[in-house]
Amino acid sequence: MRPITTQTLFSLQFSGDPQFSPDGQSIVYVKTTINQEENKYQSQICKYDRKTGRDIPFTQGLAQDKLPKFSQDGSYLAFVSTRSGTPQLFVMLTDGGEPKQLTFFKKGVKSYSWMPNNQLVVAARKDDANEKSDVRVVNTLRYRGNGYGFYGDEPIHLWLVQVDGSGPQQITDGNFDETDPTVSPDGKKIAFVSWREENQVEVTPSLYTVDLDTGLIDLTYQGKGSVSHPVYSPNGKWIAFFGHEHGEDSGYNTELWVVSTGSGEARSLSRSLDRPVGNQVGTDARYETAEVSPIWDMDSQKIYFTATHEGDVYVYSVTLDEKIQKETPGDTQVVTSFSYHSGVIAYAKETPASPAELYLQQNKEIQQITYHNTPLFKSLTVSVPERTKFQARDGLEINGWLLKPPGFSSDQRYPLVLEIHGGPHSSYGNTFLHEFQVLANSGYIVLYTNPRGSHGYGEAFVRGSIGDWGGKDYEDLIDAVDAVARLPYVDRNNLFVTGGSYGGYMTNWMVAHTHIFKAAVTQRSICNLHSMIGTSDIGFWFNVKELDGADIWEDEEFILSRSPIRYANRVQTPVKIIHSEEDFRCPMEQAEQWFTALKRLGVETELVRFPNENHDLSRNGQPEHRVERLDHIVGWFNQYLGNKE
Ligand SMILES: CSCC[C@H](NC=O)C(=O)N[C@@H](C)C(=O)O
Repeated sequence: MRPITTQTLFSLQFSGDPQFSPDGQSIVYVKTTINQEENKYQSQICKYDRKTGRDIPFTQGLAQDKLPKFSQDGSYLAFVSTRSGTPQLFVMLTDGGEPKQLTFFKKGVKSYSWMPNNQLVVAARKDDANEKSDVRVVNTLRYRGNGYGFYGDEPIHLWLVQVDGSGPQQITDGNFDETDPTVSPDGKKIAFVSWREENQVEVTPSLYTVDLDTGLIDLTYQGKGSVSHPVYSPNGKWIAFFGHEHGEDSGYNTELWVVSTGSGEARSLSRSLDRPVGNQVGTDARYETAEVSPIWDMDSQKIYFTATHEGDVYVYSVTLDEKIQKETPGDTQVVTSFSYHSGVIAYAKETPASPAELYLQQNKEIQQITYHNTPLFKSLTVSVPERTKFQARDGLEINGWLLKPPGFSSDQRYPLVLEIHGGPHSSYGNTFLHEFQVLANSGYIVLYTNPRGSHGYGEAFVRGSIGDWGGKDYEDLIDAVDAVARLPYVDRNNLFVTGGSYGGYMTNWMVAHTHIFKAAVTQRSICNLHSMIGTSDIGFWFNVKELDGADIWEDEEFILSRSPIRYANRVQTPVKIIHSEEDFRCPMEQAEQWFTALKRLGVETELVRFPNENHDLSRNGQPEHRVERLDHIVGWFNQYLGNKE
């Protein structure tokens, strides 16, 4: 058996986005591997035949092929591929042949949907006509996005393209983005999400419908918060979508909604679940290729969707009369994507001991159908986490996990690393986490918890950090460390801490408020909530929401009082700062401020800058950079391990 190391990353495989063929006999899915020589990810579409069990690659090459979707008659498979540079729409016959490129948008395709007559509707940004100069003239607050870069002047619109390659024909227009098209069963209408308000601080999308005969666009549902992933019911009477009514805010449960295409009446079907739809469990061992939309049963009475519950993600179903049922059994799983066909669910499932593999579930029987990681994992010392619960000082129950080194013995004492997730409205859960396994395999116990502010424990819990960053969320984490440090096998003189994004903010906050940690690594972090308002791609709305409306001109003192930079002169813990130079979410200037402050104050610190990387370095950065990042984390802790009591 071999330990899991930073280099293990190169051998991991990620499967997801299963799609049934219309006859239900085959399933296509996306498999992503890492090409170490090229230092790149490669995604190909594979096809699993349910009768023969044969699993074969369907597309070839070194590019990223993703978002496969069968045409309604099953004769074509469309997918988005980077094989010609930017992500463009391709189509191929399902019985084989060469893929044909259907779109040539300079900035690529965002989303698409099949029409009944073998046409497709595509959401793509119009080519920028004014690219005469490389100077950027900016007139809106939303002019850049982490991981995308600068949006340019042209918004995203809908276009019709034909399988023979003709088109694209533009079908919506205006100075706002329009995405997520869904086609009515008769092919006459397309519903889509649109941001028809320009240049506002807080924008809330709505659902619109375009009539393809007349070109007229109607408002179908006036959004009051978030609206995404609309899907027509097979009988055309409803559109299901994900949304909430709380403005632009990630600190609420997004729910499954339906709107009647006749009366316009809209309601949430999943409110009683009190859980957010979709997968809110983070990991560094997933290569996301698709977001799952709601899936209707053929009778138009039931909808399938995923939701996050206490660190697990299950498939659920809900009827139009709001009866909710958990569909995937077991309690240790993170379903990242799924497809449904006549009573059978095909799903990609991560567990604490493996990145995602595909499963089929029929009549409560489960069959694993891919084993891409199995040979590797049979030769590795994988540690399986134990679920734990803690009581915060105000009595609230906090969930967490302890990951012990392989070969753990309770007679020994182990150093401990506290890992803090970002968001703050995301969560840790029952998935495979490469960084944590590397630490456990290096001899550390890893403690990770879901403090208040995390998703998956109800809306009251997720709102528990609003207006209180560095308050009760901090206490929840410290109370968990206190409890674990009392265990006989934990070396309380060797406690370490790390986290990314909001987890980096909290790491900075911690070293400024306690001296219990031997060393810290702060990643993609925030130290100044005041300057972040103007420099992050989301700062102008996110920071104000997270601090419960606090804004620069009225509440400057409060904002600074919740910023670690104010307390930098209390830091004694050695801090390594890891940051990506193209991070538009928690901009590089945050790391620079923290580094400069700690250096000036004589604290042991080191700044590690990753060029050509953004906020997602740990998840989809260049593979070699990801390995280097992990080496920096483990190396920093090892450097301080054991010495200086
Ligand atoms: C600290 S400000 C922005 C934090 C960011 N939240 C939303 O984008 C965040 O914490 N993201 C998490 C999910 C991360 O990057 O791990």
